[in-house]
Amino acid sequence: MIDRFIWAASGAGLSEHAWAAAEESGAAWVGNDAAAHVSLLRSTVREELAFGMEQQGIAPEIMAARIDAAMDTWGLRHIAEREPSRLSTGQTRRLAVAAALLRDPGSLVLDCPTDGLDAAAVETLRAALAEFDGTVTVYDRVRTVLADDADQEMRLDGTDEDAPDPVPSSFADTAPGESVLTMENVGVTRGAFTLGPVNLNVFSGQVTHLGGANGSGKTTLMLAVLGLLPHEGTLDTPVAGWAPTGMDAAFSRRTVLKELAVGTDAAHAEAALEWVGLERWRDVHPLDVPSSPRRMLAVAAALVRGPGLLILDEPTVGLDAEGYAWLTRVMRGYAAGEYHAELTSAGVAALWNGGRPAVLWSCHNAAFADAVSDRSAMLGSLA
Ligand SMILES: Nc1ncnc2c1ncn2[C@@H]1O[C@H](COP(=O)(O)OP(=O)(O)OP(=O)(O)O)[C@@H](O)[C@H]1O
Repeated sequence: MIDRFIWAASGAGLSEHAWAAAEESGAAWVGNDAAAHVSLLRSTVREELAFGMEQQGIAPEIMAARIDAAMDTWGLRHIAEREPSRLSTGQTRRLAVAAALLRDPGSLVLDCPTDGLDAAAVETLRAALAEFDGTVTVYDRVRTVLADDADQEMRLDGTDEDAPDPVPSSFADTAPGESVLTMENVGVTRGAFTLGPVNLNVFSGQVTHLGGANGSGKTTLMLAVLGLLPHEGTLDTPVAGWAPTGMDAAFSRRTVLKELAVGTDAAHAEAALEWVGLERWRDVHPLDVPSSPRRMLAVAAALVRGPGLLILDEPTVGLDAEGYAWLTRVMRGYAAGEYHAELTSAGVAALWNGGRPAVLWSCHNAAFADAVSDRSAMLGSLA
């Protein structure tokens, strides 16, 4: 059972609060960055699951039985021998939550626990929390299904206010223009994982949602489109702009404006800063910007040069309700050619001059994805 669902807008200190609450109470804690929980001291998922229990001195046969059960519950068995730092986003969170529960803690603090989880994993989490014998506190920036399971829902400042639902009403679909990205029988191999054959077109003027379960290969496919992984089959794409899910490691400059100028110039950076509405953060260090506008920066850095294809990998991670509204406006506006018009009026060149551009993005919030996308393509059904 979840005792409390506590929410706040980005920048209010939610994650700090969650961390401090866990530290004070001695609760097991899984933060919003699940990858930070991977110990890097163990070489397989199975060993990583054992790590916390080893510190507790639990007998090997009890550990083995608990790990076995956890791998089935969390869908980790097929990746049991894989390196824990080489998992998909959702697999990493499954591992982090499963490892925390295996230590059999008396209480649990979870910060944005549904980030990156697919629908099946969210249901697994709900069932695990319903069974958990102890206090559970969940923190988030927006309303998730976990709020429905909580005894009490409150804002971080203590006011009795429900978390905002970030899903807008549906947009009318835009008619497709020509194909901007074409894939025919595309196959990609990444370590032990093989993807494909994938057949997919992404059309000019449209926002195309790439769906699929955790580990189905959405990021892998995006990396192939970007030319960062080799592929088989036919893949025709313009130079694309890309915002990865794990954004912090990608920032390399001391201010937001300078970050936007990486690979381009001040004129483009100014145009993007204004179009996305990040002027307030212009001279701030990217890592000092709260999570929601920091995600906006990552998206802005992907679109700054005006590519024909904008690829956003789980761009809702880190967003608050205002950020969801912002992302909606930016994705719809970008596909409609509004940013290209902005570049034209600023007198600067765009990377792509072939008509309206396209957006390809991934997200596990099906209601939000349906509302803002023109089309959805599910990996696993694209062969
Ligand atoms: N760096 C890596 N090296 C080898 N294999 C990897 C690496 N990263 C991910 N994989 C594996 O590739 C497969 C596809 O992962 P990918 O990240 O593309 O999935 P995804 O659909 O984006 O998942 P999610 O919804 O969890 O983000 C997974 O089985 C994963 O374990």
